[in-house]
Amino acid sequence: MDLTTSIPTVTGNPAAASLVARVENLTKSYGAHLSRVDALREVTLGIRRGEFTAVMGPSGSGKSTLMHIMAGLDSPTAGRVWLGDSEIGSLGDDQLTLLRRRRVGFVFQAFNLVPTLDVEGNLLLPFELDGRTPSPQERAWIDELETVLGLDSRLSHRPHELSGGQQQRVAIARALVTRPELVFADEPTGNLDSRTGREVLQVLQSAARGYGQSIAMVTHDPVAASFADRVLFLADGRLVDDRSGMSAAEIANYMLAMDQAA
Ligand SMILES: Nc1ncnc2c1ncn2[C@@H]1O[C@H](COP(=O)(O)OP(=O)(O)OP(=O)(O)O)[C@@H](O)[C@H]1O
Repeated sequence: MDLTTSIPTVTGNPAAASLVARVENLTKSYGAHLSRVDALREVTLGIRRGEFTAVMGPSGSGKSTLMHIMAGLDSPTAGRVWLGDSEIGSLGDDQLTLLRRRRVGFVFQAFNLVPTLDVEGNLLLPFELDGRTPSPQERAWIDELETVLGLDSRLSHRPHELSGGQQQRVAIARALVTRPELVFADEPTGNLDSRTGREVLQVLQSAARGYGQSIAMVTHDPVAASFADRVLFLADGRLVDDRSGMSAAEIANYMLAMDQAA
């Protein structure tokens, strides 16, 4: 298996227009001198608009670091990062806050719902944080998400009154309410049993296929990654492969080969 497939650079490439986010020669190091850790080494890649992309790799390969930098939560040591046409490195703190609030959505393993708010309150939170109420079109979209995600009968319930799968569906709906350019999902099924996890992955897959929602998901789980249109493999801080249409078994075998090559 060739783990060193070269990845085409997106610089000056018309295909860059179809990318919702991209990084070029992205390097991230923590610490200095003997304690220095190179979490990412000259990574160049793009996340395609309207696709569900999984980012996989062994523990410590740099998946979370990549996601945090792409989402504007952390800064690169070197290299460039774009969300759409905006180069993140050129934004000030206030602009970065607005970018995170308006242009990206987040789904975490731990759901991260506000425990004192009911489902409806959690779904309206992104608007509240932005200091506004939803427009009629946005209200219609929230209603649609509530229906599609089966939350209609749970709107006045608080998170602790919901199952794990329901809580994650609320978190997904909350990530989608502002129609962000890109949703980042970090091990979104990590706290769920496998059946519930599959339901949640189907929701993410439908958001990409049905609504053209761009999604980037970090996962260890080959079954989770098999729901994605495309899988990016990281190893030791580098992008080592970029595949589409892989089955869970193929992904599991690939990960095994990576472990053996390490
Ligand atoms: N704040 C930090 N300070 C120092 N080292 C860090 C920090 N964050 C990450 N690292 C190191 O960077 C490397 C990549 O970490 P990262 O969390 O991105 O990997 P990962 O692929 O997401 O791992 P996992 O699958 O275990 O979550 C690891 O060696 C990690 O120890």
